[in-house]
Amino acid sequence: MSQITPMMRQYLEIKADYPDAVLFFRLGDFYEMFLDDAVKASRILDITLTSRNKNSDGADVPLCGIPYHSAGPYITKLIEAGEKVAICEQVEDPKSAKGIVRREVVKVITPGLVVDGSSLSPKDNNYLLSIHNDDGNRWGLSYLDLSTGEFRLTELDSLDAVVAEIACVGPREILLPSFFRDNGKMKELARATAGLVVTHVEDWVYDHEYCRRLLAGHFAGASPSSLGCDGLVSGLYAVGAVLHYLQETQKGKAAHVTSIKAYTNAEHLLLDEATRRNLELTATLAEGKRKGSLLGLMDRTTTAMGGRKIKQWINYPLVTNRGITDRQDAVEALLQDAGSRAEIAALLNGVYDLERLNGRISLASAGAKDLVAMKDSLARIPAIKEVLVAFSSNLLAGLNEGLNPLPELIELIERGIVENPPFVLREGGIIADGYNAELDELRAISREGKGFIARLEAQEKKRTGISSLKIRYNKVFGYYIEVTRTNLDSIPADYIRKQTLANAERYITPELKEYEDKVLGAEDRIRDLEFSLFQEIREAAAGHGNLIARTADCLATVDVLVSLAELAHENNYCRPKVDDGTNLAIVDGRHPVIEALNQGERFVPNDTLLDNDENQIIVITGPNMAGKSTFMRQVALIVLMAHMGSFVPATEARIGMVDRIFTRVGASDNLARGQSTFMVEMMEAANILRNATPKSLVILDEIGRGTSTFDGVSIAWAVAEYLHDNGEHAAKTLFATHYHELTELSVTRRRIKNFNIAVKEWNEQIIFLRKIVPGGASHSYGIQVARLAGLPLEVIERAKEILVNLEKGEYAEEGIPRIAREKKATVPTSQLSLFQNTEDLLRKRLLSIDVATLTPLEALNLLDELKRMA
Ligand SMILES: Nc1ncnc2c1ncn2[C@@H]1O[C@H](COP(=O)(O)OP(=O)(O)OP(=O)(O)O)[C@@H](O)[C@H]1O
Repeated sequence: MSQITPMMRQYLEIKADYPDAVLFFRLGDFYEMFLDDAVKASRILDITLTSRNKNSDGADVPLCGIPYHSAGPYITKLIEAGEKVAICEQVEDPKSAKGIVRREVVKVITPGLVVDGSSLSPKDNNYLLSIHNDDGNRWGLSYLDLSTGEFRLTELDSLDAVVAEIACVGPREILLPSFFRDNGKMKELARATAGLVVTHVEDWVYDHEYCRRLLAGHFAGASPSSLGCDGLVSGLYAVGAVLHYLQETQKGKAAHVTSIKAYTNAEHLLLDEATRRNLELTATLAEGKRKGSLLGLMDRTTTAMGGRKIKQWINYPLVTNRGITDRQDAVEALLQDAGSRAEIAALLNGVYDLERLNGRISLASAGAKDLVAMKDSLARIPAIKEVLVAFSSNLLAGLNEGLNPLPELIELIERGIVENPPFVLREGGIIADGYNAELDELRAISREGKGFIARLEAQEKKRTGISSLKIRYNKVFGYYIEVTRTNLDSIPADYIRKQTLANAERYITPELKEYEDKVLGAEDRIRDLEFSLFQEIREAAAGHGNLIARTADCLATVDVLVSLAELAHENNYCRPKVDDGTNLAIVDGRHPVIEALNQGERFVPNDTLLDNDENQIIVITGPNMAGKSTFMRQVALIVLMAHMGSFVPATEARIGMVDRIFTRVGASDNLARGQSTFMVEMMEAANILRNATPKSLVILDEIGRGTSTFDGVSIAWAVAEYLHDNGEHAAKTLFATHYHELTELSVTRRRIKNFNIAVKEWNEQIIFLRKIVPGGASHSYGIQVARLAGLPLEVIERAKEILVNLEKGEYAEEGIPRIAREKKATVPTSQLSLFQNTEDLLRKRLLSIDVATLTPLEALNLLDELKRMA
């Protein structure tokens, strides 16, 4: 049996409670990691792995460590690698400890509960999300951004909705009940949780009474009904798990999490995961970047809070006329007043991230610089209010009311903290002179003591006649007098020798030590006093947490509204008329992102009319590259922007409220998730047919393309019919296709109309006109587009040949499939043989015809074919 040291025993005991976190074990000035933690951390942090305490059985204890005062960047690195870090401190003074110093984990930092600015992206929230489900259809879902205090909760009625909501929230870490591992739910959620840090919560936590108690405990006695969570079961469990996890990791109260907002799906325009991705709302499809997405275009906000808020507006568009109109009124007012817009933006430029400052203050992790940043930000508010007061818009007036400059807090910080405090909190230099009488006195003693030492040095030089005599200070001896060896003869008798160096001797005197005690004692006391005064000020600031949160939220909203006005101004957008009707009518609509990219081609605007009557389904045909996808996406984006309260890229728009936007666009390869392109396409289509309503907008781009032509046409046809015929699912639909057969749908289905995107043919080339016009397209021009793309000319020529063959009908002849027939093979060796051959072929072809079944159109085509053969 190996000998375990008492320290190692303590380590192992603590570690047992935090099996899934890297334990930072405080030893003096270091955090040490041992065993598996050390192996893992040394790899991630790129620090040296050593070993110690070779046990009696010879086993190594792997070990690595980092200095405690520079732990921040190391923690960030571990969190970014998806690890959790448990910080274990010495919780008693080593000097007074009997035996081994007591140690405790004081906090666990997890990817979903980060509050430190350096590991957070300013314009993105950092969410921890929690899900609960009993075997029924109710799913509880709750999420928290600990850094800002935002806490939300909903209940959903299907797995589809849960997956969509996870995609919308985009959490960093997800809490799931342990029993999900056994009941198959883990598997069902695998797609939605891929890439997230998954933390399993013990099953006993999901107990009604326990969760109610947690809720009441956190929100000071509040009941579920006073928090708007009445009647929720799974929802309450989801919230309970978050609060439980918060308690386990933070070890204290997160007082800035002052409320929880319950919401339902009916409050927002819904976008499923595929739609969100396909429409490139917050990230581009190809690279997942913000730049190039709708968010990248729309975000002109100045503050990080505004940046996060506009992302939320895109993710949760409104569906109430009132809410949308209020935002529009505010944007319009700001649009008309460029001066105020510029003034607000300039003022916001000096506002720091109040939400996150507030979070750090409440969690007692804010430094003195954070408090100064808070004060400087609040100091901007009176001027912002002065600009806002001139506006009569409801929303702006309400926001103005919500902005509180908190003068007493500004005054406290200004009086208490120096203008440019240091980062470190325990070395003094934080509290301003005049704030605290005791501190001022100690500082005077310290200053005086230092002055005394300077005077003493001069006096001793004079007394001994040693001009090189110096009074110095180090941590081991405190103050001492240093005399070089050449002057040893002049040392007075009262000097007490302390240390001998190669060239000098060091002495102390009783007088020197007396003053040293006074100075150093004062400095120690100053450090302690400053820290406790700072804590008092920080606590006072935390006491304003509610008002700061409200003010921050209002500032963020002002920032977003100014940003929307700026966007509308720069791009010449119009204010859409949003109503409870069912029509979508857009005049001269443009694709906001492609238009702004300005790739050399002027963007050609297009009109749109969709309703639940004559124009329910628009089948759009047209050559490749004509602009079908662009057109359909632009309609979806305009509708979404209108629901956000934004102005839209059009000269006029009337938007009847939409409940959901669905898209089935392009090939989204999910091979990594084990599904074929076609399978994904059909799953997305199935989701649309299940969930679309007459108030939905559906975008179908080349549905059925992932399989054989006949299967594809058949599926596309049946989908269109279903959306047309099924009153309950009769959504307004834009349907782009290369299958020209589908244009015939309009013959039998009244609410289906054909449109195409016009092109002009010129010298075997096509010119894209980008205009959508009524009627179906006659050609695909795929080969011309392939030629534009630079396919070798011989491939182009051969493709044309095959196309001609195909257009004549696909039947085999003399053992050669018609499609593969080559001109070369049919080149005659002589006129005669050609003649005979052609006659044979003509005869054969004629004999193969069943005249009785031919339609007039087929007869005409056949005649044309026979003529060509001849
Ligand atoms: N209205 C427009 N004005 C200017 N340029 C446009 C317009 N519409 C589309 N474009 C340009 O044409 C390119 C091709 O458009 P899009 O991808 O929409 O074509 P498509 O018809 O869907 O093609 P395919 O059938 O091959 O998928 C776009 O990337 C864009 O740059």
